[in-house]
Amino acid sequence: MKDKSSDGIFDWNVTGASICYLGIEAIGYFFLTLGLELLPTCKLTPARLMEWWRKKPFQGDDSVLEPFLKSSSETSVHLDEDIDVRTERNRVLSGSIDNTILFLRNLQKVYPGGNHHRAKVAVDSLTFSVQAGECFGFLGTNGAGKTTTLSMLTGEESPTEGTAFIFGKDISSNPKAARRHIGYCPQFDALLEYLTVQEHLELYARIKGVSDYRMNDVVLEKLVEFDLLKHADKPSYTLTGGNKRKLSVAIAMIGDPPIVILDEPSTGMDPIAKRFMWEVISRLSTRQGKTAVILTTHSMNEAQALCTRIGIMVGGRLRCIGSPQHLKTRFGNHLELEIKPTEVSASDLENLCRIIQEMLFDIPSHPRSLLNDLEVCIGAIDSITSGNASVAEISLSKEMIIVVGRWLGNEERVKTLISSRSNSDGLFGEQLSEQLVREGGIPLPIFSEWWLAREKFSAIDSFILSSFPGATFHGCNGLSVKYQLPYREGLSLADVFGHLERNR
Ligand SMILES: Nc1ncnc2c1ncn2[C@@H]1O[C@H](COP(=O)(O)OP(=O)(O)OP(=O)(O)O)[C@@H](O)[C@H]1O
Repeated sequence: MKDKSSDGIFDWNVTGASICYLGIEAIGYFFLTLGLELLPTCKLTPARLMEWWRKKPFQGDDSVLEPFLKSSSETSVHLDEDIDVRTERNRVLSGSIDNTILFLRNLQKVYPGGNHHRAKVAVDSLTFSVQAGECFGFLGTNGAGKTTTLSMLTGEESPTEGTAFIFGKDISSNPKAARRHIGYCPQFDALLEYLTVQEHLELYARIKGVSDYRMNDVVLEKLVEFDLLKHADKPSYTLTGGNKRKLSVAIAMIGDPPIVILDEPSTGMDPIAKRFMWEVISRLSTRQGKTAVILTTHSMNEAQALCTRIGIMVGGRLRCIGSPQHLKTRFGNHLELEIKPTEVSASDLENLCRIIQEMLFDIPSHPRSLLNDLEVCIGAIDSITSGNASVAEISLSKEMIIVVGRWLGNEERVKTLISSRSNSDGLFGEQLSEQLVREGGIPLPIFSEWWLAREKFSAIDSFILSSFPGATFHGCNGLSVKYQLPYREGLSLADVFGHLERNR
């Protein structure tokens, strides 16, 4: 264009118009970004804009330092609300919350419905408080609303109704100030693949405002505390699931925030790593008393090990709240008894193998079909007649198992092995059934071990059922067996121990 016309480079029809357009756009987008950052993250409606204008979040924190508490009569209370939940609600709403660093006031979240689904009340009128040094555990099934509650506390989601206060800062009107006190470990590790463990900690320490001269100490302290020192220089994508989880929790705790929110912190960890993590969390909250921890879990064991108070959520509502002991005393209607018998002894096993072997070689008493089976199993008729086949070589077919069961006086027991129905006795019966179908036989020592284990467990079963009427079998994992004993008058824990001890 320059070659063919007399226009200058910055003339309107050369680059002038484009430069002006970009200039206006830059200013426009700057204010749009600013607006989106300051306005509530929920859908903008004229009513919400008006509400936001009234609250004016940019005016500073003073307007929200003293939260206004609704009177309890204004709140939506469910008629079937549990007494402890109601007491907690009334306590929080009446303002008797000394030493409380976080409280929720009728917090509610409704996800709007779409064309194909109805609106979903994920969290319904949640009211409770958490004190410094407390570890509060949320328990509940999938979809109970735990993660949504935490997301509202961390500002990821905005509440539909109600609000929560963190150090007196309202999470709805002043989410940034409220968030400043929180360390958060989300349910799914939010890590950057190519950053190393150390770089993650440094990055988050900087975001949280740790000063340069303390940076190395703070990062090193977390690496040591979470046993991540040997992985410090590994990029996060190479870490195991358990170590990723450790790093996520370490990130949440960096900068020593007074409130730490952990969404299922120990998911995917092996038992040792889990214990280790529990140790770190409890040291932080209950032992040092500095930090309030809020965690969600599916494990009652974890909640019991860590939490000073537990809230159980169902369908978005808090159904009970209290210390683990309080909940057990109020709602426990049974005792759980787990019995672990001694292992099958080598001498018993050897004896049984020998007895079965002798029975098998008692040739005259066998029908012809069984002899054929024996021949196939052991390989040579000579060894059958001489009776000196090694025990390990003998493999029992279906028919032989039935005969052996009859000899040993319990044909019913072996039927569970040979029936095609799935066998879930927990004593590796399922594997044996499969092996029987797959290979046509089970080695004698393995069958004998199963038989003796079943014998032990049957003896325990009849002892428990006759000693504690109303007891129910609650599963067997191959090493131990569980029963539920009815919790009633006249059957205290001491009675159960006494009875077991006398019959040990
Ligand atoms: N963005 C969303 N839009 C619509 N519904 C949602 C959304 N997020 C969650 N829900 C619904 O809200 C309910 C509560 O979900 P939430 O994730 O809080 O449960 P949870 O107790 O944390 O479950 P989990 O133990 O599986 O993590 C569920 O029924 C879920 O389907």
